[in-house]
This record gives sequence, structure tokens and C-alpha cells, in this order.
Amino acid sequence: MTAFGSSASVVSSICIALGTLYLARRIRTRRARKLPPGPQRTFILGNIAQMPKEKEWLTYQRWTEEYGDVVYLEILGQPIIVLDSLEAATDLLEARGAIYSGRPRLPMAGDLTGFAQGVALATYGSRFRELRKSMQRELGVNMVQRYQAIYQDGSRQLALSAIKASGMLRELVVSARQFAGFTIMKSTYGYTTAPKNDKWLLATEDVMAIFSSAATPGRWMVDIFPALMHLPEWLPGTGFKRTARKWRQMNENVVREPYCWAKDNQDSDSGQSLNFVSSVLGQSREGLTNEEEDIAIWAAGSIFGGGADTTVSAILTFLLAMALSPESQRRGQEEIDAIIGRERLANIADRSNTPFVDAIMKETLRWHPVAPLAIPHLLTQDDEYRGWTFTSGSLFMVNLWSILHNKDVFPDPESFNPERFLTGVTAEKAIKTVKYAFGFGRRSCPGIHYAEASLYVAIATILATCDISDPRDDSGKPITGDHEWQSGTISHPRPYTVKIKPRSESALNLLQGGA
Ligand code: HEM
Repeated sequence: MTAFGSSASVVSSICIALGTLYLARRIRTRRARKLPPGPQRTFILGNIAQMPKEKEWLTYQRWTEEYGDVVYLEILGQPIIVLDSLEAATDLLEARGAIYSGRPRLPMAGDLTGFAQGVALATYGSRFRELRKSMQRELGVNMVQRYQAIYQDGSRQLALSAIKASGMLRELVVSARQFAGFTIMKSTYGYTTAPKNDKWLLATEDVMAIFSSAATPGRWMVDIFPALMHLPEWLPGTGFKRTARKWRQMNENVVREPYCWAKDNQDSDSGQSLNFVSSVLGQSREGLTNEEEDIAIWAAGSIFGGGADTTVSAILTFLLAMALSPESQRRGQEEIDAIIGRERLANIADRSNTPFVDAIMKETLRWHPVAPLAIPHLLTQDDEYRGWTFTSGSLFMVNLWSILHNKDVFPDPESFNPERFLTGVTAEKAIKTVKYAFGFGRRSCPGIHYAEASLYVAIATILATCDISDPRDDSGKPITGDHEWQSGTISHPRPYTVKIKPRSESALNLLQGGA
């Protein structure tokens, strides 16, 4: 698929010429300002050639050692500032959240394909606030307790399918996806996904692949020259508009269809009252206005968008960590045996009584953060910081990976060590810092309580019932220490296998019989 047809028209040539002049002017203006240090830039292209293609977090961390914790980059005139310390990230994204909470505008993915209707790419403004309010009301720490039975059901299925997937490369990922899909679709819409090839999960996977293509940096000319968005579709070279129209329809379908299903089924046996949509609908006797319904549809859709891939990544990181760290696994199992016993499976309330298992979850989120660079924040007003001037429209990336591998807070950061949250002089600081795995300020993850509750139940269920061992990479070689993680906003471990066996016959019975 091409982003911009090969018959690149006169129109695009004019746009490129005008755009280039515009960029050159912007760059000249900016040169007069005091900017943070960063790698040497070239005229117009800026730092394009130096931008890392994989394990970006390591390159940014290396640049920090050279230039300091605030690094300035520029691509085609777009300022990008990398924040590599907790101090800089909280100073700007939290303390000055009122002006550091925008999101980059992605004309292809956001405007044309419609992803900016969801929370993660929404422009910072009144609609965004309504979306966040709806999510925060329904996903608060107490509200997620109502999904208890769903987390438990999903976790039993996850443990059983992980046992079946033992030693297999692809099936483990399928099990983790099924867990995320089941828990989210059930708690958001009351819909029970099919054990295999569920129509909505398949459609959602297609739409997530569309998002990856639509949001690929540099792929779409319209992302560089947003004015192209307004060209009519009949003009040669505007194939991207037809592609976007088709994609938009698919995107709208995956958020609207389950919502309509939930609405129709909320009083029947299959649609439970304990789901996000029925709860939102239940708050209004007269029915929702069109605006309220739009918020409900996209807030619900954002749960899948924000929660599915992140959960998969965390589960895969946890299983690998357990295979690589048998001592942590054994201590987690012993704690569960002693506190919860072998007669039932874990629930959310057990979390406060099982500090080591809770620490395994925290360490999973720290050891390799699900979103190592979070999602870029956009500055919406000129600002000054430590004597530097940042212009409105600058993008701010936080190197979460680096913050969560800071040796002063997390000594020996490469090793998986849940103990760091329980004892030692840095434990308190470690607990405070690890919450930033969910991002910063007004854009921090609204699913934090949901994610922690579902991950805790899944981790505790697997530890209680399974033994995990023998990690191998995709070529069958044993993994002994280092393993690689893939690039992307959501980063997964590179494909691997582990052996997963039931701990005992009674553990298997518990999984098969339900708690
Ligand atoms: C292990 C699980 C998860 C992790 C580590 C995680 C982490 C993050 C991070 C780092 C961000 C970006 C924050 C920023 O820009 O400063 C984010 C945003 C977001 N997350 Fe999560 N997340 C997880 C699970 C979830 C779940 C379960 C949901 C839904 C229930 C969710 C919904 C969202 C949404 C909607 C956003 C966009 C927020 C906005 O732009 O205002 N996430 N998440």
C-alpha cells in the first residue's frame, strides 16, 4: 500500500516546495532561542538520520549521558524533547500539566481514520475531559472491584490455555490475547468472547493493525502537510483518502457494534448489569443525549484500545521473568500457599495480604515497562524551563524505561528483584517511582486500577497453579539473562517459549472447576 500515489501530482510538488520554505523559516526563527543540548542537527531534516529504529530507550539514555536529562531533537522542523529524569518529567508534565497535556496531531491516523475520537489521541479540550471523566468514574479503585468474577474467570482460562501452550511459540501470545480480550469485552460490554476466533476480537485486531499502519511516522505525506487532507478524493495522488475512508469505517464498526450490542442486551441474561456500558446507561433515566452517547461509545472503545495490548505485554513479560527467576517464583508460590491456601484461587482483596506477589507485579511493570516511552505529550503554549524556551507545538517524550532503571532508586536495575519494593533504603522511593509506569499528569493511564487488579489476579492465579521454567528464544536456544524487547509504543518481549506445568493435580482441578 502506498501512502501517496506514484502519480505524485503537481499539487503535491507545490505543497512540498511551500512546506520546505515554511520549515526553513521556522528553523531559522527557532535558532535564536535557547534550546536544550542534543545531537547535532542538519538543516531541514534535523535529526532524522540519528533517530533510533530499535530499542529507542537505550539510545535516548545514551544521549542523556552525553547531553543531560533534557535532550533536544528536531525532525523536519518539529521540536522533540526527550525527558530522561523523574524531576524533569514531573516538573513539566505534572506541575505544568495545564499546558503539557496535548497529543501530537496525526492527520492520517487521528483525523482521517478517526482514532482521535478515542481518549489516547484526543485533543486536549472539553471533549477529552468528558471522555476522561467517564473513564475515571467507571474505572476508579473501588469500581473495578465489581469486575472481580471476570478477572478470576479470565485468569483460570489463561492458566489453562498457558499450560496447553507450554513450549509453543505462538500459542502463548494467543492465550495472553484471549485473556485481555475476554476480560475487557466482558467488563466493558457484558459480552462473552468465543474461546476461538471471536468475531469482534478478530475485527479489533484488524483495526489495531490499521492503527499501526496509519500512525507509522513518515509513511503518509498528509502527516507532513496536513492541508492535503482537504484535497478532493478524485484528484490523482489522493489514494490515501480512500484508504482512510475504508479504515475509518472499520474503526467505527469495532467501537459502535459492541456498544449497540451492550445497549440491546443490558437487561437480558447475557448482558450483565456489571459492565461499563450498562453502568453509564443506568445513570440517566431519560436516556443519553447524542453527545453523551458519543462520549460513552468512545470511552468504552478506549478501554479496549488502551487495555488490550498493554495487558498482553505485561503477561508475557511476567511469564518470562518467572522462568528466568525461579527464586522469585518459588517465594510467590510459598506466599500464596501460606496466605490464600490451596483450596481457592486469588481475588483482588488478597492483594494487600500478599506483598511479595504484589511486588512481583510491580517488578514486572518496572523490569521492562509496557510503554517504554509512554505516549508523546504536546505543549500547547510557549514555555520556559531551566533557562530554555520551548515553543507551543513541541513534543515531549518521557524515557520511562530509563526512569524505571535509575540505579539510585533501583540498584542493579537489569535484574528481576521484587524484594526491592519490600526492604532496603530505596524501597519507599521504588514504590513511588514505579507508578510512573502508567505515565504522567493529566494524560496518565486512566486504566491503572483496572490494569493492576486484573494483572494481580492473573499473576496470583498462575503462581498458585503453575510451574514455569525453561525459557528459550525463537530459535530454541536457552535464554539465560538478556532478552530483547520489540520496538513500538507498546513493547513486547521478542517471541520466546517457556514450559508451563500444573503444580499438582489439585491445582489443575481448581482451574478446571472454578474457584
Ligand atoms: C499493564 C497495563 C498498562 C500500562 C503499563 C499502561 C500504561 C500507560 C501509559 C504509560 C500511558 C501514557 C501516559 C502518558 O501519556 O503520560 C497510558 C495511556 C492510556 N491508557 Fe494505559 N496502561 C495499561 C493498561 C491500561 C488499561 C487496562 C486501560 C483501560 C482500562 C488503559 C487505558 C489507557 C488510555 C485510554 C490511555 C490514554 C490516556 C490519555 O491520553 O489521556 N491502559 N497507559
